[in-house]
Amino acid sequence: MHAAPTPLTILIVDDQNATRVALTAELDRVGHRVLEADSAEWGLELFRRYRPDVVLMDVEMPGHDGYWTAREMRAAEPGGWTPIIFLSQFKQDLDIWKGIESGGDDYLVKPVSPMILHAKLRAMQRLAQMRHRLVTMSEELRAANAQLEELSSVDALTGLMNRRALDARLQQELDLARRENKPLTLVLCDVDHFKRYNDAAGHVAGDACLRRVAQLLKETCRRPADCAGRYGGEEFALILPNTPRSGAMTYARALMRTIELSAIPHPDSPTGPSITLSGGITTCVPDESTSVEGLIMRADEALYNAKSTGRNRFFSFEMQMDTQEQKSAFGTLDGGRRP
Ligand SMILES: Nc1nc2c(ncn2[C@@H]2O[C@H](COP(=O)(O)OP(=O)(O)OP(=O)(O)O)[C@@H](O)[C@H]2O)c(=O)[nH]1
Repeated sequence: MHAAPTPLTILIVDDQNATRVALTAELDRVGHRVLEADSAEWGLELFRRYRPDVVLMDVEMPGHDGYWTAREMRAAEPGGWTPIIFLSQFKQDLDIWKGIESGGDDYLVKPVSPMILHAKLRAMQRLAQMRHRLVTMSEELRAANAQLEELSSVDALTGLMNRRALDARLQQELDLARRENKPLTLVLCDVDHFKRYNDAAGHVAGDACLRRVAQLLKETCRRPADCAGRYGGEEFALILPNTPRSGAMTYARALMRTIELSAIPHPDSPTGPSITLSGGITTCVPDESTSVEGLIMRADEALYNAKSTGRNRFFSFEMQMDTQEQKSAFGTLDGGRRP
């Protein structure tokens, strides 16, 4: 008889004293550590307390049976897996099926043959080791992916700059504009009623829609210094260096026109049959007190204003203009007295 390669902690749950004594003697002999329980409840308690490597479990016990205990053990180790081998007097197909269904991994018929017992323990140990390697590998993979994502500057869905890169770029442009005393514009825009889009067309179509919007935003960045990025979810940002209020408004008009002409169908928008955007614009010649956070906050407040006043429009606090001028000069654009 070969001993198991490494000593295991094995929990035996069996109300029959004779079975426990025989199994314990055999397992002790080859160096395993044995925990014994004479009832389902005590077995469950020892399982929770000591987290054994393997459980040998009687099927028939007074009170709760082995199937119940196995289900409780599985529930007590979410994400974990302790091999459970059932012990039974009978070897009916139904018994085996019930055992596996309730979370068991194998079946041994009593009286247990020592040779088969050790063989099964080794098999279970091998499985447990493989599973452990797999769990470790997938954790390492998850950590590596998170790190890659962190290091990356590209949004995986749209290919635009991601938020991290946008923040860095905005800081650079802010510093430059401050040094050169030039205006800087930040636009935050958001697809209108995008939840309804997802709900009606599904997430895959929603993703495709975001990719299309991203492409259009990229195309509107004609000047080399302009850049578009995905700020998060269905929100995009545009950084327009050396762009004064009037230029920002012209840009927003062109963007709205591009979106309108592209006529990307929206399956369930109260605004119209096609995708629309709302945007918040902020423009300033930065001084010492201007910060990236401040700019984003201001553009976000302007975006909120555009949303709450009907959507499908761009708004800028700096360009507050009366409604008349807005209507005559810029169609649906809100704000925009030329400086
Ligand atoms: N398909 C898809 N959906 C996304 C993604 N990121 C965010 N969303 C969805 O965008 C929706 C945004 O919903 P809300 O914030 O309620 O905004 P909204 O429905 O566009 O409404 P308004 O902005 O007020 O016009 C949510 O349903 C998000 O699940 C993405 O990467 N892909």
